[in-house]
Formats: sequence, structure tokens, C-alpha cells
Amino acid sequence: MAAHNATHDDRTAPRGDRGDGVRDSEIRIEQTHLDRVYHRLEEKIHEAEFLMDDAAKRGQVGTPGALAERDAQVFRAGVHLNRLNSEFEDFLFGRIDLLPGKDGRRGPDGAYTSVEPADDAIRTGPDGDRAEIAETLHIGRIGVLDADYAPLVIDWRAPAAAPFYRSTPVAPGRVVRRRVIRSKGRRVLGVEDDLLRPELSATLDGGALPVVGDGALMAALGQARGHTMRDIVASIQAEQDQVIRAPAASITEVEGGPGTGKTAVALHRAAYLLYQDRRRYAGGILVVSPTPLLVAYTEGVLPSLGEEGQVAIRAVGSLVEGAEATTYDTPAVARVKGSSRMVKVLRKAARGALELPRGSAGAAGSSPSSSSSALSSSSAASSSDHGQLTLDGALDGALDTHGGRPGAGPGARPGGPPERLRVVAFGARIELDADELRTIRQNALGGTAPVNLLRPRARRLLLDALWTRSGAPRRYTDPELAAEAREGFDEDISSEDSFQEFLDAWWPELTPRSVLAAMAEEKRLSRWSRRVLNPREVRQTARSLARLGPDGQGPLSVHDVALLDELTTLLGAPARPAGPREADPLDQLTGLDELTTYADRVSPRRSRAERAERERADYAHVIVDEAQDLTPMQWRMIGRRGRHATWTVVGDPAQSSWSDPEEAGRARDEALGSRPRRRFTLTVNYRNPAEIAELATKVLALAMPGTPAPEAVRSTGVAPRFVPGADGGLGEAARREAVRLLDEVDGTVGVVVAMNRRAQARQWLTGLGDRVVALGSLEAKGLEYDATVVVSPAEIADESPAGLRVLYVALTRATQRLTVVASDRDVPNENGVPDLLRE
Ligand SMILES: Nc1ncnc2c1ncn2[C@@H]1O[C@H](COP(=O)(O)OP(=O)(O)OP(=O)(O)O)[C@@H](O)[C@H]1O
Repeated sequence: MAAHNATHDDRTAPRGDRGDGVRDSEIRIEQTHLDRVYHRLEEKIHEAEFLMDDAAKRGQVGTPGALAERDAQVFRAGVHLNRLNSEFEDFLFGRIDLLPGKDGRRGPDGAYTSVEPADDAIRTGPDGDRAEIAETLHIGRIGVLDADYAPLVIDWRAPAAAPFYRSTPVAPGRVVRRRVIRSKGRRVLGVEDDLLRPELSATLDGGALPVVGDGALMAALGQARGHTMRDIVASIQAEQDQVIRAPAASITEVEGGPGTGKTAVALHRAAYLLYQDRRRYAGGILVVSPTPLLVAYTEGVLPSLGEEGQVAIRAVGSLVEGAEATTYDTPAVARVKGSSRMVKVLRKAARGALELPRGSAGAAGSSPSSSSSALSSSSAASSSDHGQLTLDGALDGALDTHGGRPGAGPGARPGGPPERLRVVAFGARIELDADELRTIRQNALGGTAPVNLLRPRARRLLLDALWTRSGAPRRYTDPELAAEAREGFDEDISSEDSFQEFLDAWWPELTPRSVLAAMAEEKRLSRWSRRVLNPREVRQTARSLARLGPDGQGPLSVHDVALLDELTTLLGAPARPAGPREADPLDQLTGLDELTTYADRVSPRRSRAERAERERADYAHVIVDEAQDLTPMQWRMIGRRGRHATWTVVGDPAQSSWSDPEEAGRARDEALGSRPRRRFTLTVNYRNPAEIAELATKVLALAMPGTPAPEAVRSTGVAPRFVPGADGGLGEAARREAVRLLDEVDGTVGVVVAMNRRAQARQWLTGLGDRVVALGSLEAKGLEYDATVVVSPAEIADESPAGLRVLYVALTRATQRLTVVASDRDVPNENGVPDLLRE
């Protein structure tokens, strides 16, 4: 596609327009239609309010069935009301004028179903081709029918709306004119038309079909950017529409360069899937985004499309319940933590942590005070119902687990797990020593089951060993009597608090955070990562984990979160006694849309943990944005959340900040499984003007030689600006350029720096207001600004092995203007152009 010159003047210059008179009268026509739509919406709101009232009255009937019905009705009416009451900025945004359909058939919404025009739709005569418009459809965020069930507005996701997006001058189908309507609240502000069959003289109600403006896309692209992304529902392009409406089954993979609309398309696809099969996707759609900044940037898109609630947009560093990554690791550490080699290390750590002193691996439920209660309960030796079994007070090991405490008895390694279990049974002392306990532990740990879930097995093996040691098996020849005695033996020993205390110390319940924190000890990590990590990697990784502190509650890095998730799987959730679950009236209902999520939201009866656990596995569809950045460990984490899901994966290998794409590719294949894949490529850059795209392409050629760049769709006529900043004056130059750009553009300005300059860059911009932001190179991912200042390309490129690709990302964030500030390291030429950006 040729770059389109979209200066302000050009955009507003009418093409087929015959003056403001036509524009105004066309606006009036659309206003009349919008008034009808709002009148109908008001009627629907009254209906919904009546439904709510009626439901409230039913609530007085107390049968569970009636209550459930009321809840469902209130819920449905509430959703309906909410959607209708939402102040959609441009509720009605499109219109298509169509030729009659080939087969003359109409669908349930009253629109012709055929994509192709009827054979006799176009009449060829001496003055050229002529046709009469047979059908006009208005497209909006939700569908509205009039009282006779004729469509006033077609939902943008309905099949009848597809020609609005799909038709092109090359393949117009039935569409003669496509119109984008701009409105605010209830007022139509403007219309922009595209004529898809310009050669045709078309008439509408006997008059010529007027054409106003120069197309909506250019108008949309030229608008100033704010701090949040806008939906593109009024100007989705044909290649994007193919992705949005691709069938949900299996896996949809989308690649495309910067600015091709991958994020926008992914979010619109979520809305489309919900429209297509609300019941199925009410199970939840997960959108995984690389950074919290991108989450905040994109969060408003789905509500603007009328979809809220069913879609969770999460940063990859916040995917684990309760974990919120706030820091970034250095590239070297990130490389280790992201690598699938960590699986082996974590497996060892999860099992090895059982050997650690209590407190260092966070044994839940085994506090120091519970140890001293072991002392008192065990010293008051109890006598059993059998009168023959006594638990000795000398559970030395259990008491010694907090090494160095006064009263620590012999037989325990200071600071380590208990090394001796001693009980009195059948009038005799029975003891298991360190070697025996170790063998029992190893037997219990056999296989790959989660460590916390093996505690009952370990407990049983301990009791087996004590029973054998007691000599009792030899005393009972009658198997029935033996079984009965054994039952009593087990019951008596396990019911003692002190035995429980021993177990807590010897097989503590491990938490993922505490195991991760335990890995901060270099020697220990070296043991757990033998033959997997080299000494340098061990040292760097251990040092980075020290941030977590001894209790593991310190700040997590983005890459720590995937490790936590892996550990959660390796450790398993500790067994909890299952509490009785009250019947939820909403659960009894079937066949109602959105109930699952509603029940989830409102039911206080379901525990947080239960919800978190379900959330881990139960997404119906997973959308991964910026997929090229995920590390193997992150793919494993996301894979766990989409085991039964269908997927949409969007990304651009040329923007990957991960150093080993092949390793990540394998992990991605594993997460996605063997289901068939449907691949799409987006080819048009809607963000960058051609001048900026051209500069970025130079870096692309270095970062990924041979990769085609997407074609920029417009041009501003303004080339990127280069400013030598010299090291001492970098901040000054960056600030000066930011100020200049704030003056030149209406919207936002982003100043992108190498990650280690983030704090400094924030200082540089102090006092410039909230239209300007400082960003580390990795944080710029997915975002866009009217103008950007990229500070020292060389520093960004040298940051990591993927530095050139990260620089490519930084250079492709601007919609209008780009300034590059060079440091000495950039070796700028006399025009300030850094070495990297020259031919
Ligand atoms: N059809 C369209 N109509 C109007 N604007 C569009 C369209 N497609 C994309 N855009 C705009 O282009 C910009 C880039 O879109 P988006 O961020 O989705 O691209 P991306 O491919 O995810 O980019 P990146 O890979 O750089 O993150 C956004 O401002 C988006 O709104």
C-alpha cells in the first residue's frame, strides 16, 4: 500500500464531497437515525427496569427455585441495563449501503445473507454502470432491533456486519458505500465515506448517493494519543477482520511488525468470541500482556466494546495470585531464570527444601511457639485407651528444630530438621534415628508427586517404621487383632500434638516463596543446580533472589513469578479439610448466559484459594500479546492456565527481547500442544508515519536481516530529528527535546532510555506534567505516543543480547514525531546521527 499523505489539511479535505451543505445534510440523516436508536434504547431500559422490579417481587416467594430464578433474572436485567446505560462515546459508528444479495435470502436480523450482489444488481448502459441501493445497515457496538424486530443497529460482530470490515475496492462484494459515523453521546458530529465501487452511479431512494470526506482510517490514525488505547471498531481493516473473526477452535497465530494492530486485533477478537459463543467463553478469557503499563494502556478497550467481566487482562508478572512483580532482573539473570533449565533446579529445590532449618523454607503451621507447646504436651505423657501405649516426651528432634534454642536435646543438627523420633509404646522406648528417618524421607519422596501432598504418605511410613520397631507385628498372629491394634497404635501416636509437631518440623508445609528465598543461599543453590548452572550463573541468580529476604516476602522480579508458579506445581497446595459447601442457588441454574462469572464474582462462599486454583486451569480462551517475549518458564506458566483453552497468540519475532528464540519456541509448542494452528500475517503499519518506519527499518535489517518491514500507511512529511547529547548533557538534551515535542503534538510524549537509566530519566522530566513519561526500553513494549525521544540507541542495543530488537521496539513507538538523542557511545556523525542508524 502506498504511504498516504495524511497532513491535517489533507485529512479534512473532502474528496467526493460537494461542500458543507452535503456534509451537513448527511449528518442530519444520521442524527435522525441515531435519535430513533436512542428512543428504542430508552424503551428497552424501561423494559429492563420493569424486569428488575418484577424479579424483586418474586424474591418474596421463598422456594429455592424461585430464589434462583429471581437471582438469574436480576442478573440478566442488570447486565442489560448496564450495557444500555453505558455512555458509549460512539455507540453507532458505521453504515453500509448495499446492492441486493445474489440469492435474495435474508437472515434472522432481516439483512440479506449473500455476500455477492444479485446478477441483475448492476445495469450496464451507455452512461456506464448504474445500480440502486437495496439495503442500508447501521453498525454499532451492540445490536438493537425496533419493535417489529427490524434491525436498527447491527452488532459489529454479527455476520451481517462483516462486509463493513471486509469489503475493499478490489473485492467490494455488495458494498457500494461504507460510512463511518462519529458521534458523542447523542449527537452525530461527522461522517466519513469510502466509495468501494467508485465507477458505479448508485442511487438511494431515487437520488444520487452522496459521498463525504476522505475515509475514516486516516482520520482515526491522525488523532492525538492519550494514555489509553482506543478501540478500532469503526475502522478495522480487512486483513485484521480475518483474524478477529477466525473460528475459535484450535490455535490462531498472528504475526506482524510494529503498529500492525496485533494488540488491537487481539482485544477485538476477545469481544468477538464472547459475542459468538458467550456461554463457552463465560468460562473466562485471559489476555496476557508483557507489562503492567501495557495492561493499563489497553484495559479500556473491551469495556468500550461493551465487554467487561469475562476478560482478565494480566501482566505476565502478575499471573500468580498474590504475586505482583515490581522489579526487573539484569539481562544475565533474566536469561537464567527464564530458561527451561530452571525446571531441574526447582525440582531439586522443592525436595531439598525439606532438609532446611524451619523458618528458612517457610514451613506453614510450624511456628516456634508451636514447638514449645510440643514440649508441654509431650512431657505430660498421655495414656491411651489401650493402656499400653504412651508417647514419650522426648521427641528430641522435634524440639531441636530451631537450632541453638536452650533445651535443644542431643541428636538434632542445630538449625536442621529433626534427626530423631522417639516414642514410648507398649511400655518401651521406640526410636528412629537420623539414617532411618532419611531412608523414610527418600521412600516417601519417590516419584514426582508434589512435595506437600506427600506428607500423609511420609506420616504413614513413619508409623509403619515405629510399628515394626515396636515388635508388635510379631506379637499378633491373628491378622484381625493385629489390624485392630495397629489402628489404635496409629491413632494414639498421631493424635499426640507432639507427633504433629515432629511432622511439622520434619516435613514442613513448604511455600513457593520460601523455597525461592532459600535459593538465595549460594552454596545451597549450587548444590541444587549441580551440572545445570555454572558458578557465575549460580552467584548472580542467588544474589538476585536475596531481594526476597529470609521469609520470601520481599519484592519479586518479573521472572521470579514464573518460578513461583513452577514451585506451586512442584509443591502442591497443602491438603485442607474440605469444608461443607453451601448450595448456591445460582449453581442450580442452567442455560443462562454469564452465570458462571457472575456467581464467581458475587459468591462469598467460595474461598479465594478455590477461585485462584480454578483460575489457574479454567480459562476458555487464552490470548497472548507480545508472545515473542515470553521465556520458556513463562510459557510453562501460561500453558498451565490454558490446558483446555483455545488460543490466540500474537507477536513479532523481530521485537523479541528474549535471547534464545529457539528454546522459547519449543516451550511455546509444548504449551500450545498439538492442536491445529491457523496462521495470519498483518502487513500494514498503522502507527508510524513512513519517515519513522524507514529509520526503524535500518535497525530491523541489523537485528533480523531479511525480515520484511510492514508498510507504513501514511506519512507526515517530517523526518526524525537527531540531537547529539554528549554524555554529560544527555539529560538536558532529552528534556529540551521533550519540551519541544510537547509543543508540537497535542497528545503524549514518551522518553525511552536504557533500563538502568529509568530513575535518572524520571528526574530529567520533573515538572513537565503528565503528558510526558519516562520509560525503560523494556517497558516501552506495545505502547505508543504521539512523539518519542529515544535516548542513546547504542546503550539500548548494548543492554542485552537481544538489544537490537529492543531498540527496534523503542524506535517504533511514535505516531507523529521522533527525536533521537545520541550519547558519545553512539558515535554520532556531524548531523548527530548515531552510528547504528546510518546507512
Ligand atoms: N484498523 C485500524 N484503524 C485505526 N487504528 C488502527 C487500526 N489498526 C491499528 N490501529 C492503531 O495502530 C496502532 C498500533 O496498533 P497496535 O498497538 O495494536 O499494534 P501492534 O501490532 O500491537 O504493535 P506493536 O507490535 O508495536 O506493539 C494503535 O494506535 C491502533 O489503534
